[in-house]
This record gives sequence, C-alpha cells and structure tokens, in this order.
Amino acid sequence: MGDVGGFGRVVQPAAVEGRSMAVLYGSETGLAEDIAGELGKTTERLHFQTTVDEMDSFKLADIVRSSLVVFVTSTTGQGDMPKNTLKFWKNLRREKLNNTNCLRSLRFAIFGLGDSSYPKFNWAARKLRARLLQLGATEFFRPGEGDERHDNGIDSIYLPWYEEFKKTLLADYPLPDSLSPIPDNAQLPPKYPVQLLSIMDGTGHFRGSVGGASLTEDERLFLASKTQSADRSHVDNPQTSPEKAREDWLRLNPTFPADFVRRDGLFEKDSPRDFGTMDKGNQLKDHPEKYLLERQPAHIPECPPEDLLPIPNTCVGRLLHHARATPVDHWQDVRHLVFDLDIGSKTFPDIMSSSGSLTLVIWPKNYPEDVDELILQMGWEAEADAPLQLKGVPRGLHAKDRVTTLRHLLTHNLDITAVPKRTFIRELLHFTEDEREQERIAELVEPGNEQEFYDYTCRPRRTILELLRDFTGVKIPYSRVLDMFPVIRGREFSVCNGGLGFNEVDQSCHVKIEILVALVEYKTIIRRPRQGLCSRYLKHLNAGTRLALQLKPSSSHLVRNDVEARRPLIAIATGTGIAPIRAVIQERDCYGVAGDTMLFFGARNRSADFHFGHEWSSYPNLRVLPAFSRDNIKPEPETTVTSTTTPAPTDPLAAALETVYPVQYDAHKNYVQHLIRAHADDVAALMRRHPYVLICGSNGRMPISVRNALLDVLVLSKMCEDKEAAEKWLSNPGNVSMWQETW
Ligand SMILES: Cc1cc2nc3c(=O)[nH]c(=O)nc-3n(C[C@H](O)[C@H](O)[C@H](O)COP(=O)(O)O)c2cc1C
Repeated sequence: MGDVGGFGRVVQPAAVEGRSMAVLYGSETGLAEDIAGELGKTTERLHFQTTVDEMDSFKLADIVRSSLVVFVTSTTGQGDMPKNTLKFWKNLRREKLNNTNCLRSLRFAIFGLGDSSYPKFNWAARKLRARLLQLGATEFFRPGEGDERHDNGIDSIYLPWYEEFKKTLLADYPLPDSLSPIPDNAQLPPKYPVQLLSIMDGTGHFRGSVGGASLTEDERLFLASKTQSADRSHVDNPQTSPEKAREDWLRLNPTFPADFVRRDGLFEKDSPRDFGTMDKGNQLKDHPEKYLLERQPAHIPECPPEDLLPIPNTCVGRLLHHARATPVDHWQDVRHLVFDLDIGSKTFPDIMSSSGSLTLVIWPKNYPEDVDELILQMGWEAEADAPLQLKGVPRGLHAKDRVTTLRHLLTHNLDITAVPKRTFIRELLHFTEDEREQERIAELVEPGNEQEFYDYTCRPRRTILELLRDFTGVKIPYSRVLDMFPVIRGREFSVCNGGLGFNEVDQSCHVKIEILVALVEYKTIIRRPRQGLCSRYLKHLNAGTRLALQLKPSSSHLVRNDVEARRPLIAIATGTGIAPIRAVIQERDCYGVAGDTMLFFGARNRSADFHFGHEWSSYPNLRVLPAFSRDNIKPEPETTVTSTTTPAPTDPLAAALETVYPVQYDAHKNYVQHLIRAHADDVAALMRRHPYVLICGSNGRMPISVRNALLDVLVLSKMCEDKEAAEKWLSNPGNVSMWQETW
C-alpha cells in the first residue's frame, strides 16, 4: 500500500455547470441501496452534483434534468420490481408514452441485483432497461447483473463493473483543467450532520449549550421529560461514570477472540481454524458443536426499551406467546411467535382481504450493553445522553423526536451490529491517526483485495462493533453517526396463519398473527457463534413486549375466492418455508372446498423439525409427503447404503405422526426433489389440472433441484417430450402458476 497519510480534511465537491447525476435505486432488503450509496459517493468525488434516492421519489420529468442517471435495482417476488419502484415503474409503463421517444435526452446506466436460482433472473433490471431504451434513452455504460449465487455474492460482478464505470465516467466526462477528483484521503462533507445542544460535564449534569446556541422550547421540554422519566428507563437513566460502565462491560463480555489481533501495536493474523469448506453465507447448517464453536455461558442481556417508533403504517402489537419450536438439542433454534395486533378499522378490510399471504415487518433494536460498549469505545460518554438536534435523516430512519440523544439513536435506529460494508471501512481511514491502522484499513478496501476483505468481514460475520474493537484508535465523531452507521431496517416474516378474514373479530380490530422464525446462527472462523440483529432481538423478546409492527400483503395472493381455493396445489417447503404455505392451506380450508393438495415437506428429523406436522391430518384433500434427511442415516457408514424401513421413533409425537404418514425411506432419496420424482404419477395428475406450485424455504440448490424434479415429472409422464419442452411448459402461466419464496 502506498502513502496512506493525510486523512481527515473535508472537501466540498465543486459545482460544475451541467454536471449532475441521479443514482436511483429499487431495493427490498438494502443491498441495492448500499450500492447506490457507494456509487453516489464516487460520483461526488468526480464533482457530479449527486442525488441518491429511491426510484419512487423521482418523477419522469425529474430524471431528464440530470445529465446522467444510474439505476440500481434488485428483483423481488417472481421477477418483480421492488416496492419502492412501483410508482415510478407504473408511470414509465404508461401506454401513452409509447412511440414518443420522450426519454431521448436521458443518458443512463443500470446495475441489477438478482439470484440465478430464480427462473426470472434479474428481470427487474432487464425490464427497466428495455423500457428506457424503448422510450429513446441512451445507455452511457454497459449494464451489470450481479448474482447472489456467485462466490463473493453480488460483488463478484459488481466490483469489476464499478471500477470500469469510474474509469469510463472520468474518460467520457472529463473534469475542467482546474479540477481534479477528490482524493480518497479527503472526506466529503456529512449529509446528515447532527448537532449537540448541550453537553454533560464531569459531574453528570448537562451544562449550557454547544456552539453558543441557547436552548429552544423543544430542548427545554426534552430535558425536563428526561428528568421526570429518569427512574423509569435505562435510556433516560444512563451510567454517568465511564469507569463504572467500562467495568460492567468487561464483566459482561469476556475477551473476544478475533482473527486479527493487536499485539504490541501490530496487527497479526491469528491462523484461522480449518472447518473445511464454508457453506454459502456461512449460515450454520449443523449443530454448533460440529464446528467447535465456543458456546458462551448463558447470558441474557437486558432488553432494549419498548419505545414505539413513529414508523409509517405500523400498528401496536403485543407479543402473546413465544416458544421454541425445536428441541434444545436440535441444531437449529426455531421460534414460534404469536402477536396480538391492533390494526385499526381503516386498514382492517385491506388486511383481511389479503389474509393467507401476509408479511409481518419487525424493526429490531440494539441491546443496551452493545450501545454502552460503542459509546465507551468511541469516547462519546459526555455526549451520549445530551440533547441532539436532528436536521435531516437518511431514508428509512424513524426517529422518535426531532430532539433526541445519541444513545436513543444507537439503540433504536442505527445498526451497530451489521456486517460492515466497504464504504464504512473506507471512511474509517479519516477517523484514526494510528498509521498502522490506516495501513490495515487501506489494505482491506484496496481493489484486488476482495478475498481478504471477505475473510475479515462477511465470512466471519464480523460486526461493526467487533471491527471497532480491533481498531481501537478509530474515533468516529458523533456528528457523523447518521452518515456512518446503517439504518436499522424492518425485517419481513411470512405470516404462518391464514383464514383471518373468516374469524369473528371484535370491534377493536385486533388480529392474532403467527410467525415461525429460524434464529440465524453463523459458523465462522471467529470461534464464538454469531447471530443476526433480528435473531438476537427476537430470541430474548418476552411475552407482553409491545412493538411497532407492520402487516402487509405480500406480492402473490393465491386465495381470493372459492374458485382459487379449489385449484389444485403442489406445495414444496423446507424448514421454516412451511410458514407461508401453512397460511395458504388454512386460508383455502376456510372456503370449505380446498382443492387437492400435495405438500412435500423437507426437514431433518420427524421428531425435531416437522413443523405443524400434528395439524395436517385435519385438512381434507391434503396429502403430506415429508422427507426427513437425517432420520434414516445410521452412524456406521456401511449400513447406510439403503434402508427401506426406519427405526421406530421413540418420541410420542413422532410415533403418532409415523402412523399418520408412513413413509418409505431410502438413504439416497430423502429430499423433497426425490419424493417428487417418486410420486411422479400423482404430481403429473395435478399438473394436468392447472395447479399452483409453491416453492418455499432456503435458497440455493433446493429451488433448482425442485424445478429439475418437476421437469423430470413432465417428461416421465409424457406430458412433454423433453426437458426443453418441459421448461417451456412450466414457464407458461397458462399451465401452472409458480410462486417461489426462498431466502
Ligand atoms: C422473496 C425474494 C424473491 C426474489 N425474487 C427474485 C427473482 O425473481 N429474480 C432474481 O433474479 N432475484 C430474486 N431475488 C433475489 C434478490 O434480487 C437478491 O437477493 C438481491 O441481492 C436483493 O437486493 P436488495 O436487498 O436490494 O433487495 C429474490 C429475493 C427474495 C428474498
């Protein structure tokens, strides 16, 4: 790495006449938004006046005002546009625009994000591009199509695309002689600076005001309410002694092993343990002991405060019931949660008419102990609980008040345990004066070092908080928190109960909503097991907790009337993928005339993760074909070749299920795709009757193998001549309505 010094100065991009850029994104879970953010920073450094926003915030008339536009969009649903593009997309598709060449002055580039295990790979970006070209727009750079299935995910395609994009921009849109690009060692000004209104002194009192401004009425009210509620809330009753807090932190958090450790001011690489090939995404796919993960002694953190954030279209929900759905010694911790939602009379009819295909959105929060750690690490003790004025906030951040505190933002709004993005790490260069740290950071984000970046961040699922533990010299100014930390996004869960519209509902418009959640754990080279923010939050959520929840219809609504309820259904689910399928089955049943249904369900063990298995026998016309991948695998390899019987289950539930669903086992044929082939005749009989086909569960190989099995059925049953014809047949909505929801 060359010279990495001279960081920290702030340089404002110059205003160059006619040099503007709009980076417009469509994103469901934030990846496209991150990429748009990175592209926006890059174009600002090239002195383009840059706007980064979601597509729906732009009108068609606005886009032609920018000299250049970059679109970044993921694909969702079944080849659909993300929700925050739908308004824009509808406008763009208006028939009256056809043949008008109305976008002839638009110069654009497009990058799509997709997953090639979906049949309609990157369709959103492809559709958008085709329409823009049809309306006369010109493409100034080649399109890119990222694929989640690649080794390094979207980055495998994105990074080379991005490097070339930068070079092209500079070559094709040169700067005036007087200007050069803003170098990496200079900072751009913050977009969302926060201003402190007063500060805590050494005695734990807030003193005066910062920057000479006197307190406004808002701030005075804020401070008064803090005093009143100080004894009720952890957030409003902070530790005033940094030493005490540090002591608590050390007591609660034993030394954390990291694979990059500082020793005598040097960074050394601890040799990572060899666990063989990592699974895609590092999600734990087996019992933690297999990976020699160090289980921490059970530590139940203090829960985050219940403050309900003003998130649009949310209602108040209360957790009624929370239970583990798999045995404690099972590899996967699956939770069944039941909420009571007060959805209000206004949205009630909409929600009820979509029952059977609903999604529940939950906004997780950070634990107070994690927030404490960050505050100490950054040296924000004096500012953490002082009133802070918000001017602008990033999209998606729902602050409780205009005047808030750093601690409140860190607890409720900012994702301090996200896996750090490249842009986050790159910015850290400005916030440490330690040259070794600067060198190490620069090395991590240098083009060509992607593998090292992944080994340090994504592979071990290292969090921002953990990264900052490694780089102790980094001190992020509190004024940049909104620019630096990602916003906590709502996480979507398929509602697993249906038939809501058929239940008698009291006038207060309360509904019970169930979800089935696999708490995601990761196996990593860092020996401690990892959990996602939401999994960690849900794990310790107590019955009675109140939350701001959003209930929304999902894109595919399969059961709107008795005709649809009567259509045959071939449902294929693995693990918690059963959730949306259970809702559909319950909804169909409420019409009293559900069509013939085959449910192929893949799990590990009949006794451990046959979710809702005891319920199925009460549904007429439903045939359940479970595939348990581990039940028939015997410990000695020589006896596992073929086994057509299975040992009698000892668990009473499993024994009961065995009598209801006798299944012939074969050691080589115990996945859903094998069962589909084994029941080819019956599947084909339903295929002839214009069925729905639902595929839900883990992404990757499962949906591809299932699709292949369905193609085989079409060929085996002579419905199609060969696989190519079968592929065409399956893609024709006139024959079958396919719906895939895999994650
Ligand atoms: C429910 C769901 C449906 C999806 N449907 C498609 C699809 O039809 N085609 C595709 O190429 N990718 C599909 N994907 C993959 C996403 O486009 C991909 O994961 C992308 O990186 C997400 O970016 P985002 O976070 O900006 O939304 C789907 C992902 C999910 C979770």
